[in-house]
Amino acid sequence: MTTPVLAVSGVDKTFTMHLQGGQLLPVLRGLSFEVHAGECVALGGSSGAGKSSILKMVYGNYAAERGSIVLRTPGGAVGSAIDVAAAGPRQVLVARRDTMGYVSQFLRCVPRVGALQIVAEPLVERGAPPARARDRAAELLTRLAIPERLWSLPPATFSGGEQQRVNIARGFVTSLPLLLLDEPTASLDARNRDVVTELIREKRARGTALLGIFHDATVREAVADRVIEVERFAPALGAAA
Ligand SMILES: Nc1ncnc2c1ncn2[C@@H]1O[C@H](COP(=O)(O)OP(=O)(O)OP(=O)(O)O)[C@@H](O)[C@H]1O
Repeated sequence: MTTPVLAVSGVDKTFTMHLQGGQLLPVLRGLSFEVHAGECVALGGSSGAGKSSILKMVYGNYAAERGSIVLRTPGGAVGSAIDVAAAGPRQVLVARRDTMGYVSQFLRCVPRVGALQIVAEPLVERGAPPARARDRAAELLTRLAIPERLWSLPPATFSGGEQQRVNIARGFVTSLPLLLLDEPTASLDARNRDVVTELIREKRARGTALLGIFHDATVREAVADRVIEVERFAPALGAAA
């Protein structure tokens, strides 16, 4: 068996509700799973089970209170593994630059920057020639049916679906070993949903490890190799190791 790109082991997560007198909300106990190169794993389970929290912990936005979240660059040199659960902010930023991308549900970007530049930016930041980065961005925006007349405009005034497609293009423009997807097709029409399904399959075929939340059952069945039922790690079931 190959070494996983992502190995989550024995992770617990409890939120502290500071506005409710420090009340504790345990969400996950003993969360453990792996994602390998060229595999797409879906996080399943009911609303509030902790799916988004898992993506945010892997991306380093939320802290894990226990356990490890090890990321490895396939084929990388010895020492290319990082435990996000124990890493400092700088190491997390390096891991985001070199190892993992994240398509969040909503586009967050610098105001007054045009859509094409927003999509090309992650490539330019990683040293790609700007002209090549713009070509690649244009290719993705075309596939995702963003009309060329919008490319120079900031997406703040775009429709919800257009913003989501710019967000997807920005997340898919790089070729990082791990890609995290938080409901990438939530506000898309059927045609664009099919394009995103294709983009996910292409990434998988090129060896990217994907971990995502797909509420749309058709999309999930089309892209996911397996589903992790997050409720298995609910505190009440005592799944802790
Ligand atoms: N920052 C936070 N502070 C406090 N509680 C939080 C925070 N983030 C999530 N929670 C709580 O943790 C639980 C899991 O939330 P999460 O968003 O991970 O669930 P989910 O499975 O992604 O749900 P959905 O399918 O509805 O998006 C919820 O009860 C939520 O209220």
